[in-house]
Amino acid sequence: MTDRSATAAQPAPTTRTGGVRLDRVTKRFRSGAIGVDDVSLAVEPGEFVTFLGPSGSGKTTTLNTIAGFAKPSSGRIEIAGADVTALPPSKRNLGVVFQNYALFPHMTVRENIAFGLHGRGLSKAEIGARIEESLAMVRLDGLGDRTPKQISGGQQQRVALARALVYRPPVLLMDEPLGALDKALRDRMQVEISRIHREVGTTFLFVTHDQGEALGLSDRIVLFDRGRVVQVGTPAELYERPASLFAAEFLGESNVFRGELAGPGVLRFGEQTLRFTGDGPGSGSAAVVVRPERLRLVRAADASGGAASGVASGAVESAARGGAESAARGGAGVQNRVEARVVNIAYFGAFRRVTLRYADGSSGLLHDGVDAPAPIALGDAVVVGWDAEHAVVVPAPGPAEQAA
Ligand SMILES: Nc1ncnc2c1ncn2[C@@H]1O[C@H](COP(=O)(O)OP(=O)(O)OP(=O)(O)O)[C@@H](O)[C@H]1O
Repeated sequence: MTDRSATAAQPAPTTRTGGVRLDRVTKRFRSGAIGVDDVSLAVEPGEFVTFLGPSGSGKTTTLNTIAGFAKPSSGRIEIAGADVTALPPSKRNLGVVFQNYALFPHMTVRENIAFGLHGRGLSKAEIGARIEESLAMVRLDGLGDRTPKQISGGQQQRVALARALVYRPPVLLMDEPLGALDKALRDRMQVEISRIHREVGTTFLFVTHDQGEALGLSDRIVLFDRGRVVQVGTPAELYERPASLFAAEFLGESNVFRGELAGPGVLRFGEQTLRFTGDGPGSGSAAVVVRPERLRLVRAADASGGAASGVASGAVESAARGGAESAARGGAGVQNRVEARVVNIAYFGAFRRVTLRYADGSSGLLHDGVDAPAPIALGDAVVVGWDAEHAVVVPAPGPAEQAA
């Protein structure tokens, strides 16, 4: 993931290019399938916006309607203030980078980048200057005379980026551009793409199904599900305040406590009362969502003690009485406490990833510090806790509503 904070002090680019506006765009294919379902969206000039969602959720089709590769069945698309809905791709003046970036193998890097510049009324000197500028932008100066075969996969992706940026398009569209690269290279390219975005000031629209990429790169994320936009927000907004169970479960990992709302900020989970802050559904079935790093181990209890039955009963106090109280890890003040059974522990270097089973049979996760005073073991009955401000409530149909 990129570290945007490390570069926050850098000056913003002087010019920010065109915004993009989608107004009730729907794309229905001839087969009857709906690729995009009534999507409205406003992307600010110079923004880095990521389309995120599972396979088939409509990310690429939405990008294709912006590029002009797919004609919307209804709705309107504006780029830099102009209605482009009826324009062919070539008239939209957009930069496009795909996962399969298809460089011409027999041409040099420089020729690949120059290819689309010819016939645009630019002088030879101007073309030369633009190519060198683009090569420098993607940090490939010195490699302009090589052919694609003579450079690495990551460098080829940079050439594709340079080729798209050399036009100085107001908007750059990227569809899974890092999908073909290995993890280490993807991480490095994310940092590069962030830097380039800051330097050029171009609006970037980026498609990915990789939540890490979306969180690390974007000013805002547009989350898609079944052709619809289900949430738009900054990475922190989507991660900290998911608006639905789908958003919570697609972006990051969660502990999900399903129950019934019992007044403002209160959810009944089995026999327990869980508190949360912020808005949510007023009544009915709902779920409290807590991220693994917000969950604290309040009490590690000996597995051989009575805590094991306490998990099944759902009464926190029984765990405290029955099990040997072996550790309190700063959870003394937490407002919410729930019993759990440790069903798996995986060492992740910076933390241990502890899989928990709750009284209702659902699973959850806790990140336990590697230097925690009393390590917990597989099979332990424990009590975990969290503060109300770290819990989000989302609508979650109960069994009766699901069956209906
Ligand atoms: N040319 C097409 N003809 C018919 N249906 C299509 C066509 N292209 C896409 N679809 C359908 O539209 C829906 C959205 O597809 P789309 O490719 O936009 O999803 P996506 O989120 O980009 O998925 P992925 O991450 O797998 O690329 C899917 O149900 C898909 O099957």
